[in-house]
Amino acid sequence: MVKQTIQIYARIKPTKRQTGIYSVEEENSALEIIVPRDLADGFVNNKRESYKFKFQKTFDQEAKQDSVFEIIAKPVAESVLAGYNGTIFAYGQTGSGKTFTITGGAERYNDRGIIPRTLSFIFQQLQKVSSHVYTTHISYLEIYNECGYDLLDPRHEASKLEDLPKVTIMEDPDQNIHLKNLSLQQAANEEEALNLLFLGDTNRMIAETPMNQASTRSHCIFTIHISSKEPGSATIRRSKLHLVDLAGSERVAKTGVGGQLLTEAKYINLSLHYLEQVIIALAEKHRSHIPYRNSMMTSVLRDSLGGNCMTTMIATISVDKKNIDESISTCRFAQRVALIKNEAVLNEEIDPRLMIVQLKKEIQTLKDELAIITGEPRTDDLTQKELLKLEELLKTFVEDGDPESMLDVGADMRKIHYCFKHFKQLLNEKTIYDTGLSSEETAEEKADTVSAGKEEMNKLQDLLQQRDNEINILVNMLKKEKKRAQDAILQLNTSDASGSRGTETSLGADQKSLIPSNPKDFVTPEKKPGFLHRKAGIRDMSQGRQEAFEIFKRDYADSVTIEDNKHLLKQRFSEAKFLGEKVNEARSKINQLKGEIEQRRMQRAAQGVTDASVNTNEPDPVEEELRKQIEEEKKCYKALFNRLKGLKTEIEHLQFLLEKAKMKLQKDFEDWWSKQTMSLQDQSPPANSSSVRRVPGLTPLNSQQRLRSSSFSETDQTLPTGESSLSNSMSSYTKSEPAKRTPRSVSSAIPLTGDSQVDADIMAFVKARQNLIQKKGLSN
Ligand SMILES: Nc1ncnc2c1ncn2[C@@H]1O[C@H](COP(=O)(O)OP(=O)(O)OP(=O)(O)O)[C@@H](O)[C@H]1O
Repeated sequence: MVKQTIQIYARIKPTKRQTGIYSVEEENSALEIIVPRDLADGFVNNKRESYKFKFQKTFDQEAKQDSVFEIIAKPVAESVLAGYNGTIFAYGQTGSGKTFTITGGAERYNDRGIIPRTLSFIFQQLQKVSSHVYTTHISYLEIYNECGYDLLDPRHEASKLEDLPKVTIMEDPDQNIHLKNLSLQQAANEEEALNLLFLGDTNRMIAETPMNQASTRSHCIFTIHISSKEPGSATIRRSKLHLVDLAGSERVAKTGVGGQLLTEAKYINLSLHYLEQVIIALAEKHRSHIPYRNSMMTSVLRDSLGGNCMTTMIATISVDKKNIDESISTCRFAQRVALIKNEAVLNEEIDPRLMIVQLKKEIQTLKDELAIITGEPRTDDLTQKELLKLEELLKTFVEDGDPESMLDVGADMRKIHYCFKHFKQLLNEKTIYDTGLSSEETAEEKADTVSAGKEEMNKLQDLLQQRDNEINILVNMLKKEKKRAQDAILQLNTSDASGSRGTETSLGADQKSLIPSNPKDFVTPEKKPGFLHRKAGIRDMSQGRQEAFEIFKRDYADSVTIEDNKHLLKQRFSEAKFLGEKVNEARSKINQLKGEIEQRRMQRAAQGVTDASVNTNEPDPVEEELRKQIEEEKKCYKALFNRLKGLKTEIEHLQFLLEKAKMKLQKDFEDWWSKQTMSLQDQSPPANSSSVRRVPGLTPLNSQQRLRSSSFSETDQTLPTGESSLSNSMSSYTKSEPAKRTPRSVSSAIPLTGDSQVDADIMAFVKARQNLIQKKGLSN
């Protein structure tokens, strides 16, 4: 932006007479007008004899047209070529040399005025510049009686001025002035432009009559419009240079005209009056309203006066004595004009048509480049073949169980959009989604998926807890049994000491429970839940037999191994749970990183479309970093996954071992139990043996009970502890075996005292009782 006050220059019209009314101070750029004594009375200011006015320069009478052009017009023309608006207007009374200065004299070539010289200069400059393309247009407006006429209208010659279409002022919302019916004639060179000047001047003269000199009564604005742009650029610079020849500024009263001429004079003076008002308003500070609209001339020159323009005024002065008052008036007007500040800006605008053409061209270039890279011509829509190929890719991606698998469709936004659309469809159609998900799980081993693993883990933990409970119950029972055994021994000893033998009724309730008629009928009425009852073959195990089983189990050689395995299994479950969580975390992290990469790619692709400086073919450091992170996470995921897999195998194996050991324990127990029963049967003493003590309170066994009965021998009072005894037992064990054997006397896991004499008595009593019962049963 260039801020500048309107530049004012004075030009003195040559005169042959010696006036002596003015002096020019070159140093101070001042013009002094001296009022002659004979004119001083009643004149402008009778108290003063001289008036000093400051100008940028005063061109005295001998000043030539070329120097006027060089100093006044050339700088303005240069600004216009640079893209700024410019105005040069001549103001002065009739015959003071306005037309001569602006257009020039008609007689000599050297008298050419500012317009032809400026045209010549501009076209010379345009020829020198090859970096820009310039277009030049000319318009020539005449304002006469507040009406605008196009001096370049070819109908001028054949029509009266009144019949010609009038140039009217239009204002857009941004308060820019547009002149309707004013033609803009293109001038490709100096000659064409000069022809237009000549045409306009000719048309102006046609309206003149001896009584009505149009040049005196009208304002003329010759405008050179220049537009320039760099080849390939959509930015256009538009500037214009108004070269204005105003009507004579003399006052009507002085002219002494009447009729039509008076009317014209009024109009002319009115418009100059409005021009003066505008200039006064602009010179005042804080004046918000400038009356541009009052006249056509001020409206047209709106930009030139206090607007976006570099404006220069030439005050033409006639120094004849009779014109001294008008000369002073002209100079005063110029002083006011000099106060007006203009702000000239570069008039650049984007040509939307050129912008569209440029963008279309760029799109085509990009399409061509893309076609070269992809080997396929780019169309607006994806082809059927491309769509099918994409769907195949998507299907493979969805069904691929590998969490590392990637969907790569390149940087084609149409394909990326289609993928999103397709995924949305898949999500909406839940069945398809579920199918896709399950197939993914199958490929990766269903059992290895974290959700399945968790479920399995929970089940196993429940089982473990259940078994722990069972163990606790059994331990408690064992303690109870031991206590009862001790109590029974105590009771037996007491009975012995009191001599009460052979009476069943003399035994207390506790003792009765210690001598079961059948292992099934063992003392405690409690039913035990859990492991023992779940296993086939021991569902019907009686409380007594259960207790025997507990004792057997306690001393069982493999029980330590079983316990160790249980403990290990528990540990492995905890580890598996921990690993499962870690695997889940790693998987989530990988998915999150994949999402970030996809997002990044989308962003880059979008940037590539909007920002030409972004090259999407170049590797993206952010994406590289994300890929590295994914690789790390994958390594971690793989390690965890493999560990979890190994752990699962180990857990399954441990479970199998436990199950197997328990089965073996049970079988060994059953075998041992029947072996003990058999042995007890074989060793039963004679019915009347004195060593047998009868246990009171026993009830006869029914046939079924007898079939299931078993016994303890003295030698087998302790439970088997060695592998060999177990394996021996195993070899003779069958589930139905007890039923095949000959029924014998019944006993149970009778706790013995450790005293051989007492124990022998106990056992003799039990066997004797059994014999009696058997005999009795048979006789019955
Ligand atoms: N500097 C000059 N050198 C030589 N002749 C001049 C000069 N200035 C004006 N003249 C002559 O003076 C006469 C009147 O000049 P001009 O027509 O330019 O006045 P004007 O101000 O344009 O008058 P109008 O207002 O009537 O148009 C013309 O014949 C012109 O050639």
